[in-house]
Amino acid sequence: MNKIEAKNVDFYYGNFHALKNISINIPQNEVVAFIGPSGCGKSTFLRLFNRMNDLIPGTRLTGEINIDGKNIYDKSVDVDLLRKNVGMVFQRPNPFPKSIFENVAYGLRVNGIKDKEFISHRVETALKGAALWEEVKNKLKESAYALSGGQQQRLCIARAMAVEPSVLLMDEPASALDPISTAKIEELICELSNQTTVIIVTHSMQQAARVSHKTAFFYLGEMIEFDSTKKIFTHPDKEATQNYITGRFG
Ligand SMILES: Nc1ncnc2c1ncn2[C@@H]1O[C@H](COP(=O)(O)OP(=O)(O)OP(=O)(O)O)[C@@H](O)[C@H]1O
Repeated sequence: MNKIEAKNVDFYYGNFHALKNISINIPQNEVVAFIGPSGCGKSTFLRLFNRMNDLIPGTRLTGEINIDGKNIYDKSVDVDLLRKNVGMVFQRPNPFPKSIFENVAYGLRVNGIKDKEFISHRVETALKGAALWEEVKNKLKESAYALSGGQQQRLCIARAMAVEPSVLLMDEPASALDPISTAKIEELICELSNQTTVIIVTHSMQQAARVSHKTAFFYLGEMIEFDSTKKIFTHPDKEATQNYITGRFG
């Protein structure tokens, strides 16, 4: 079953045509990587799935994006609910100026949940899921800022996962991290796909190859090719993809 279906999507920043006629079907519980040279539209496309680009004035979208068969740009859609269902992790860890516990509990509280036991249990589960529990279980009341960059990013993943989104968008989530933290995040991404559909933008082809089931290659606002990660990295159909993965440009 397709979790996400984009149909003939065009996107504009003012007069600039940033995404050109993109259609893609993303199956449930798969990890999909978006790769391509800088400025080709990967992040722009990613941000359409939780309507983050709505916040940028002068932008325009045509086409359709369906999640669970419903057009998320339909007038009837509650954008707050959409963002609860479609979580996001950014390039730089961005914990709130709160304790470790409160960072993870935040989304639950915003959703009106008050049951302390429920919240504690969910925070623990999310921190375990983000492979951070053992490192923080004795200092949950300490500031999130006291954590290392890699721990902060895993905290942000726990924060996103605490409200049990069915889609998780990750925009270069490991680009600011050291190799050990990166390896932990990659391991996590593979595990997350048991519970959620993950889309990850990455500049690292090795990372795309390690974590994703499918890969989409973007170039100059177009999606050139979308296929199983193995095929994209071994015998892609398009010459542009071949040139990119062999390092001839980008
Ligand atoms: N807020 C904005 N206003 C105007 N143009 C923008 C805006 N954000 C992105 N763009 C333009 O849209 C194009 C696609 O940008 P986008 O950030 O989606 O590319 P990307 O492939 O994710 O790049 P990178 O790999 O460098 O992050 C670029 O030409 C960029 O300059």
